[in-house]
Amino acid sequence: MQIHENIDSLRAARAGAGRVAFVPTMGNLHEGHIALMRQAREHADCVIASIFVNRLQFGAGEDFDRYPRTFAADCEKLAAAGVEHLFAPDESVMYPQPQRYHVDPPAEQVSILEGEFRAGHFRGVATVVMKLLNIVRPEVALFGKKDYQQLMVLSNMVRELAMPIEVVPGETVRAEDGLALSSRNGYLSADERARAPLLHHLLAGIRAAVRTGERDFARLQADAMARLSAAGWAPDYVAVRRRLDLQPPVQEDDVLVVLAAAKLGRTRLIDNLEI
Ligand SMILES: Nc1ncnc2c1ncn2[C@@H]1O[C@H](COP(=O)(O)OP(=O)(O)OP(=O)(O)O)[C@@H](O)[C@H]1O
Ligand SMILES: CC(C)(CO)[C@@H](O)C(=O)[O-]
Ligand code: BAL
Repeated sequence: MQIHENIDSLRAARAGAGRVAFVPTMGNLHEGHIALMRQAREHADCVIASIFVNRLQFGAGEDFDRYPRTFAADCEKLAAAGVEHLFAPDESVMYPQPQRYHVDPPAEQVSILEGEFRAGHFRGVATVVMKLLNIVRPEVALFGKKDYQQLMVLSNMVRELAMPIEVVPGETVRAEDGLALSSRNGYLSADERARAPLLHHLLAGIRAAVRTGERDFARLQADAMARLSAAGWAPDYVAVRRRLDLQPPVQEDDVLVVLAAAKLGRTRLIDNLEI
């Protein structure tokens, strides 16, 4: 695997690479990331990954400084997965001067779910992903469904701005006990890690109830929030939404997803299940 720390080097490699599939990450790689790399291989001659912990998408008081950085181990995993090129810029390459131009996702996205609790987050994500896509110029870009709203914001950005890129979603990879793999799981103490699958179990319960005809979403959401609180979590939201735009369902035949975010100790976890 070739590692490129600057844009010119990555672009020179990309020029002769044929059809490219791109998987952007923030590093600290786990099986969820590696599944995306393998899936990328099915779409292209060449897989390019990136590792960049993007300051722009972290709010004040969030975990930018302590976000896990495990570059050597990440490189071994990417090489073992057959990734050809890794773009690993530092901040002086991505942001040589304070970023003045931004991509602003629509208000109806930045005001709900993750957007409501992480002001500026999706602006930071959309801006860095636009910049990464302009640098790599892939035919295909892959994003995980674990970050469901991010996948939607970025799919819409690519479509509405007519970028010549196919966005491919990856299924969420989970631990055996149901917990969605996430770099932030590493923050959990042993006791918190043992309790963490509750988030997935509550979502699975809501999915089962809706599948058998339950339509009182407000009650399902409130029950799950109460159970999280009773188990010592601090929930931000549990929400049944339509997949189309993540707004509350209005019609009987809306296709749904249930999403949640909650803090366990200092660690904020998100998860979702398509219904
Ligand atoms: N469990 C998972 N299954 C599938 N894809 C995943 C999983 N976790 C993350 N991804 C995807 O990997 C890409 C890079 O994500 P990122 O580097 O932020 O990892 P993460 O584990 O989600 O970290 P974080 O703790 O910051 O949420 C994103 O497209 C994300 O949706
Ligand atoms: C897409 C992304 C790499 C942009 O920094 C990040 O939000 C992530 O890892 O999901
Ligand atoms: N959504 C993945 C990156 C982040 O939480 O900032």
